[in-house]
Amino acid sequence: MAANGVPTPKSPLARIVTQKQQNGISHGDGGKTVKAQTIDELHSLQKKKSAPTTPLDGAQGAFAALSDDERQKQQLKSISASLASLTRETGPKLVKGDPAKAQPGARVAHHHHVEAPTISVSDSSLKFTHVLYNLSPGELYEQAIKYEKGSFITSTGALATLSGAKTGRSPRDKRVVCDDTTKDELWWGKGSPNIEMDEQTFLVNRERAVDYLNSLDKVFVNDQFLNWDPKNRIKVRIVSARAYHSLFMHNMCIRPTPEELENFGTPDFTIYNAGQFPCNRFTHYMTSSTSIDLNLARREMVILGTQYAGEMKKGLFSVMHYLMPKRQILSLHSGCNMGKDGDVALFFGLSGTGKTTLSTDNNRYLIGDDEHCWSDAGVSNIEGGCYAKCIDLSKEKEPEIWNAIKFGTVLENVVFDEHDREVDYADKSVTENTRAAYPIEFIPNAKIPCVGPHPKNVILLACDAFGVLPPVSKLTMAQTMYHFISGYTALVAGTEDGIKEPTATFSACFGAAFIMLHPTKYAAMLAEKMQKHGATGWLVNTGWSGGSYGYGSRIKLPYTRKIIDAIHSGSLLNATFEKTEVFGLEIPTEVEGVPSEILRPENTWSDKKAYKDTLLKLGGLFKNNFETFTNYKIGTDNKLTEEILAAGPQF
Ligand SMILES: Nc1ncnc2c1ncn2[C@@H]1O[C@H](COP(=O)(O)OP(=O)(O)O)[C@@H](O)[C@H]1O
Ligand SMILES: C=C(OP(=O)(O)O)C(=O)O
Ligand SMILES: [Ca+2]
Ligand SMILES: [Mn+2]
Repeated sequence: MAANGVPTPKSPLARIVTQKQQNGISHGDGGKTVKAQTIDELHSLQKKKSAPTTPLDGAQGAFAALSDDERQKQQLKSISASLASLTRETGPKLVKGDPAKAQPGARVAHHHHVEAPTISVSDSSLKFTHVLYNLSPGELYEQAIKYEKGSFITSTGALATLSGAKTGRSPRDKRVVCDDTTKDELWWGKGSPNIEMDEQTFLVNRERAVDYLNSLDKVFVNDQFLNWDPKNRIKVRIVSARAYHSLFMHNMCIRPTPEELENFGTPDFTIYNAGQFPCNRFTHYMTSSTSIDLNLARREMVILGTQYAGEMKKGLFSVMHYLMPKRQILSLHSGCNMGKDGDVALFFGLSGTGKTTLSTDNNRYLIGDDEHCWSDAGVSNIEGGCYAKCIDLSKEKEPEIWNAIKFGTVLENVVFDEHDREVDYADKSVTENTRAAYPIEFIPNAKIPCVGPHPKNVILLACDAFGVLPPVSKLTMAQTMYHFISGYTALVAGTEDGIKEPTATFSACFGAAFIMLHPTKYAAMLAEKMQKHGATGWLVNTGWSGGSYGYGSRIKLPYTRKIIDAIHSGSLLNATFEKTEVFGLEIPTEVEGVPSEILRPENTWSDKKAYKDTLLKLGGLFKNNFETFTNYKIGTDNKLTEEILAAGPQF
């Protein structure tokens, strides 16, 4: 042994001196050697045990006052119960940790595993499933890169992934269990996103998903929260087969502290994401190989046949659209931010209209980009992360989002250089719907916790590819309700093969795909809250100006930002307004930093007749769409209902 405790080889090689020591500065390692005798020992030095969490005082939670070992066992029991087969009445045998790291033969002797009672013996009851429980981003990166094709680290450190055949949501494949309760409670039929399935069929799909997951060597389990309002927090468990899905939900849901995780107990809602595995078309109600099934009574969701991760985020949003209104809390498909003086703004809008882009504003605190609750206490974000569109993303126009694409961020379906891994955000080879999912704290001025006081401004965003809606208009309460229920936007589907007609989309409450109750229920709550708290409604067109798609161009983002600034500051309230024909919208004659001529759309059209025709055409589309709602009353206020009906286009 040498003096430093490192064993000396029998015939030591002379140390190679590469450089003379100069000025007393050593360029070698100074003779210091590691405290390991073997490579394995050296490797074991690299990772130290995660710091134990602080002991909890008394009966705080389900698992408080338990030993570490007991707590681990309880956790696995709870997960095994989640994954239980309903036909065999057993949960799988589980063991914690990566199967690749398990010592051969050490499985059964492993500390933290649960044996399930073997009621019916089949091969599945003989095997262990490894649980990768709330892994960190680093651990999930390693899992993704080792085991999931299409996973790469980009030049800025994000995890590039592929979502497979589906690169967007599949609303037509969503099913909701219709039982004695939901039959009366939910919105069914024309215009509703809720397509019924029965309990039995749900169980068939659930069994299919659970059997698939249990057949794997390992599954990922995320235990997390929804809703930053502590009184209305929901515990969710996501069981999935891919590190991509686990990291996506790690970023998008609220991340528990180690203490909160120890006391997690039983989840309020569970997702079984078996997206790699299709549903069976011979199953009743299945019209494709994709199925997203929601069972509110069982508090479960099953995903088969799609790996698009946004399905989980928006599936949970649907659940919140059911649970929150029961507590007199309004759930909102909106972005939300807050000024230095505590003035809160909501940004409603369909996909691609600017919720994420405009709520991310370096002059304001970001509360959230997509899903919120408005309770008697104010607003709260449902999520712990943002999900930004990346197509044509530029550092100059959207620096905060650009900079959020770093280590930890999931980048879906983008194209990058095979060598230097620079992402080409203009490339639509995989899809136009490229996305980045990052924890909200990746935005420098995020407000943590993500809650705020009652909103002062309610901004309805529409991307009007017809180019006839004004860039900004001030709305009366009745107009706000009319446009909220209408939920209009018009995007252009194929952007490349020549000029295409814009198609109008009407989606009630700017999120018909996610609402569970009749739209008028949410509208009545919004009216009541806006009236009570004195909020002002605005309609902002982030779409075309100077003509429809193909003739005009999209309103420049810096102009839209100036308009939004004027709404936030209150200065726009003091503008001079003029009323437009057909839609009867109040438009300001001036907005600081915006050329006045663009504020009145007809000024920007060279063909005035084409403008008028297009305006009337859009008015007609609004009228047709609203017919479904004319027989409904908004809240208890008959007067408001009549006003709303009169607040639409008149011609
Ligand atoms: N004037 C504008 N206002 C808002 N967004 C714009 C504008 N012009 C172009 N865009 C682009 O439109 C997209 C809006 O998408 P996003 O904010 O993600 O919508 P949402 O969150 O509502 O789905 C972004 O890619 C943004 O860069
Ligand atoms: C993820 C979505 O949200 P948005 O496009 O509104 O950002 C979606 O609608 O699938
Ligand atoms: Ca968004
Ligand atoms: Mn959204």
